[in-house]
Amino acid sequence: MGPQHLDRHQGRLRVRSGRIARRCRGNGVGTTEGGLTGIVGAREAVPEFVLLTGSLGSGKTTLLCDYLSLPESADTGVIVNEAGEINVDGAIVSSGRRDLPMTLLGNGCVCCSLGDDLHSAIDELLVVRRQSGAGGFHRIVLETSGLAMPGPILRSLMRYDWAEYRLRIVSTLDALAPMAEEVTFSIRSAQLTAARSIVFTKLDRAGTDQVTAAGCVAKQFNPAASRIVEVDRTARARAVFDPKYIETAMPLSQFEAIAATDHSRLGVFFAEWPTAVAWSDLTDWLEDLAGLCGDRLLRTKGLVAVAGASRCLLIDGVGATFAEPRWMELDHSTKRGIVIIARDVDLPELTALSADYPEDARPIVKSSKSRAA
Ligand SMILES: Nc1nc2c(ncn2[C@@H]2O[C@H](COP(=O)(O)OP(=O)(O)OP(=O)(O)O)[C@@H](O)[C@H]2O)c(=O)[nH]1
Repeated sequence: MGPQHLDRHQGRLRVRSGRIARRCRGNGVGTTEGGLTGIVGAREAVPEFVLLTGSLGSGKTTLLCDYLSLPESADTGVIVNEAGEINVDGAIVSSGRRDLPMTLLGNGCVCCSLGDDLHSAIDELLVVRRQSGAGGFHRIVLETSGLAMPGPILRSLMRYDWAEYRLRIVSTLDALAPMAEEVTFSIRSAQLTAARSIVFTKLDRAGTDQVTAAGCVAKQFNPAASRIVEVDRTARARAVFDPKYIETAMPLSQFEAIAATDHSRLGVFFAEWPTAVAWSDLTDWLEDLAGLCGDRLLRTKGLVAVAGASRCLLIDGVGATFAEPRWMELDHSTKRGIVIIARDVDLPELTALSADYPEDARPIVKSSKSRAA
């Protein structure tokens, strides 16, 4: 959706879909602080759906196989998607694991051919598991094709009836080849910025300079993600999939310290409201942001004080898809605001977006470049 889809309404920009507001209001945000759960978020003992993404050949299958070799992976279900005609990855993952609960998602790259296929694959996995009498999964891992954009997959997953699973996105990053080529830039940037954790692979073959360079790339694309840098492959697999190792706190305080990104096409911005913002103004602004940026919007994450509420809302979006906001109990010293990571967007565009909002509902938007300047 581009700027042409915005229309003027009551003196301010609005996106027609009303997508965010509908989803949130339906869950009582703005009227009550209770009962909200986000599908992106962390909670112990809740089964997980892990979306394993990362560029072609960056080590997704290897990482998954390493994990499936560990005893603690026993209650894991797997869905493998491959863009090619034959599902090589599926064959590798299932090789030597006859009892592995796994479904294959053929038909090309999952993000382009979603239809009902992904939902059917999940259904199939769950039905077979139920019939086996083995009890529920602790986690389901979807290994996407290296060409998959996470946004459409996430949107499809959010349409699925998840009673109990929470979603986590993990992206592999090849330490030997971390830089995105022009042709894969938009895919790579979407994968890395969507991730809650970025896992460095091929560290056994990478020199110190390469690891440092990969670290810079990870930070540049997604300063908010946790970085898993483990040379030992078993330790790496554990760090990725075992909840004991997974960070639960969002390090928002780090966002203020984000160094200027030197990638010419990537921007990291910070939007801060001068005071607690009305719920309707917040959702309007987020919708306007999604409408303005379209697929250039890669990641939105932050904590916002909402007028009339004692707690803060966790805002968590990948592309233009937003998880249900979750209330967070925070002390007053915790920084409030929203970090926006976008491709080919500049500060004046974002500043103009807010111009028609009343002063108390208008966020001040800064770019990490201008902050560092
Ligand atoms: N030395 C080394 N090789 C690795 C590591 N991880 C992956 N590889 C190798 O890198 C190649 C690609 O790894 P895969 O796991 O197939 O990568 P992928 O991301 O699943 O690939 P696609 O599904 O084609 O996107 C294989 O030859 C792996 O053996 C690692 O940590 N160290």
